[in-house]
Amino acid sequence: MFVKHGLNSGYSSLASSAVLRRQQFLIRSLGVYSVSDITHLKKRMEAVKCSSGGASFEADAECVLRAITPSLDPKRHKGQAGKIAVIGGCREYTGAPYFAAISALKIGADLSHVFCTQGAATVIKSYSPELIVHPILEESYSIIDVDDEGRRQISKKILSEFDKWMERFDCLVIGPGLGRDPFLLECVSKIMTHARESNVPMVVDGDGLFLVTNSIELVSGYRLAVLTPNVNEYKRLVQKVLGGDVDDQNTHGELLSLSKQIGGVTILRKGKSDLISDGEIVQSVSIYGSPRRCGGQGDILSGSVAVFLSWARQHISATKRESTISQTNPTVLGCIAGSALLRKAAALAFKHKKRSTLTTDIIEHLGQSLEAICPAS
Ligand SMILES: NC(=O)C1=CN([C@@H]2O[C@H](COP(=O)(O)OP(=O)(O)OC[C@H]3O[C@@H](n4cnc5c(N)ncnc54)[C@H](O)[C@@H]3O)[C@@H](O)[C@H]2O)[C@@H](O)CC1
Ligand SMILES: Nc1ncnc2c1ncn2[C@@H]1O[C@H](COP(=O)(O)OP(=O)(O)OP(=O)(O)O)[C@@H](O)[C@H]1O
Ligand SMILES: [Mg+2]
Repeated sequence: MFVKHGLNSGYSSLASSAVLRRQQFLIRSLGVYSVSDITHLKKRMEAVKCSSGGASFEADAECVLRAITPSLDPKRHKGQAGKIAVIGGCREYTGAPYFAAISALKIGADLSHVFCTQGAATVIKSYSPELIVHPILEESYSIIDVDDEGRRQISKKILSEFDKWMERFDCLVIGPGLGRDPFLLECVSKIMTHARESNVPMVVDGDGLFLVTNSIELVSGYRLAVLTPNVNEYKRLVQKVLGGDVDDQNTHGELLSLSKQIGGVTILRKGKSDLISDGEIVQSVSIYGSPRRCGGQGDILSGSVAVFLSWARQHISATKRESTISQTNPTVLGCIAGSALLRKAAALAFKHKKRSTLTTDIIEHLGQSLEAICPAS
């Protein structure tokens, strides 16, 4: 099924009937909900559809992008367009945190930090002088001779180093290229707990999802958290939280249940269409992207969602929830915008590079893709 969308696009009768069938299917799959729940659900969905009309769960992503992207006002100072921190980068992975952090800057954030291990820091710095890199994390292999008390001191030091910066950030991205070392993950759990206590939003991806799947209390009930699972990460999350296998016959209902079960955390399930739910609504982004599945596209997405989520929160507080868009959960708006922009950039990169399209090519098209929707001047 191909669903047309966009501010000015109409819906063909074929698309409308398919969309209606999908809506009826969701309502059937929500058998446990009352009539008032469903009315509320429909109203929330209307809010994201913006002015394009039509009964669809396909988000009007261009409308969301236009609404939340801030203008380049000369009165604004450095930092107001967003300060993002990526927590990731270890012995194996240096590309993933770089992709997430540089994507945030390419979209328009003012500052992008990376918190990683010492070894990864030198490499990440050499990719780009634009990133602010903090070599604070430690993996077990680097503290092999340290006793329990020594490890406690190291963990305390890592936390206090991070705390010095934490409240400056508009959003954290936890997990791209983090690795799965137990000592490192224990320190990151503490960082997440502190960030949550200070109400700092977080996007959890990659190995951050491995951590969260095994310690769901880290995000459970935290409405400023976004999880961005790929196919494997989603499967593990469903098995752990819902206690069964992924049900491909009930994708929307399952995503709603999963998000509800984790206390309304927003989940962006990546795939052929990206599906987004905060436990109340389900939105999809199906804009055509690229057939290339090179590694790193999810990292672009996590960095992008962090920026758009921050902009959505600014938009909502500036408009005092008066517009339809500003009545929507900012985490959902951030996911819609991030997903749509990544897909547009991937399509442009593929047009030029075809089979040799790589993540760095997609990053180079983020600016052009946003410019086509929200011109800088
Ligand atoms: N250039 C880089 O530094 C990149 C690093 N990445 C990082 O790599 C780490 C792991 O991410 P992945 O997306 O690879 O993690 P996944 O858990 O999706 O996959 C890990 C590997 O195991 C395989 N696998 C996992 N579950 C499986 C299953 N049930 N059956 C069969 N095979 C299975 C996958 O095919 C994959 O090759 C993350 O920290 C991520 O951020 C990726 O973001 C890609 C780019
Ligand atoms: N089958 C597909 N068809 C079209 N687009 C897809 C498909 N699968 C994923 N995507 C797009 O690619 C983006 C990244 O998803 P992917 O599943 O590759 O993430 P990932 O495995 O976490 O990536 P990474 O390699 O960065 O860890 C998604 O947001 C989605 O828009
Ligand atoms: Mg990933």
